[in-house]
Amino acid sequence: MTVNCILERVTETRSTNDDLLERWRAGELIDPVARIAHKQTAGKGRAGRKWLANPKDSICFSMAFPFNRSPAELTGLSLLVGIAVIDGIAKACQLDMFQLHQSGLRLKWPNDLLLNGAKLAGILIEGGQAKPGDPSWMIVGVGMNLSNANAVEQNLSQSGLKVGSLEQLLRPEAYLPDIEYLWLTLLESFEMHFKKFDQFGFASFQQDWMKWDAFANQKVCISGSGKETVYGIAKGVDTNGALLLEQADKTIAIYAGDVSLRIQS
Ligand SMILES: O=C(O)CCCC[C@@H]1SC[C@@H]2NC(=O)N[C@@H]21
Repeated sequence: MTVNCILERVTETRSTNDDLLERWRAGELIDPVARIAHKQTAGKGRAGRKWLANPKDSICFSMAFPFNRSPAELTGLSLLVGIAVIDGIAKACQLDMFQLHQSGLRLKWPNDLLLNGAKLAGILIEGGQAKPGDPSWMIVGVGMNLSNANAVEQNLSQSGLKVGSLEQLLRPEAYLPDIEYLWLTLLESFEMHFKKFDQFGFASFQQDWMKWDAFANQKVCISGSGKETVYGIAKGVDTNGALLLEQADKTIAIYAGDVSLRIQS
């Protein structure tokens, strides 16, 4: 396994994303860094939510990576991270993509990993470009449930999803990998995918993402941040990672932001 970024392991911190964000804002980031915390005391989720995680049963880490693209060209990044997490899980757990797909692993646009509809992992991406011409430093944070034993149920009440875990995914044949090995394998996958994404953009991952689409051809609604709720049939994503929503007379593209996607009831 080859991981090139700087590795930081801490026992406790408020949020691994905030730690790296502060350094980016202070202009202190020079090389890619990955930071893992045994415990986060103020872990953050998307849309201002908290990310509560039991240290025994979850893995929480962030990676800061400089992209040579402007933030506007990084719209598909959260989707790409989902693909990279699946690839990392496959390698760390020695499962192939077919087995993972059969087990019910899916991606929920724009950035959740679901296991038969329950949330296995969440992704929070922050950062940006200090000034035009600079690299875009993106802080990619991942929280993954390893086991359901002491799962923190508050996360599910906030997101409306049940808690899923890696242990459930692997049961009954396989065992959970060692956390350090899992982390390094995920980082190796991130580095590989980030480099390819930086070079070719999301278009080269579009078809791959669609294979894991949790809501393909289902009636969904999108709501969030004061915007009007929109309804339609989910038709995958475009080459920028925008969700395509088929409506009566047209297909619209929805860009990720503080929006939430739900099955229409
Ligand atoms: O599902 C979500 O809303 C995203 C959750 C992201 C949680 C991770 S845990 C590591 C990193 N540090 C944080 O404060 N949040 C992310």
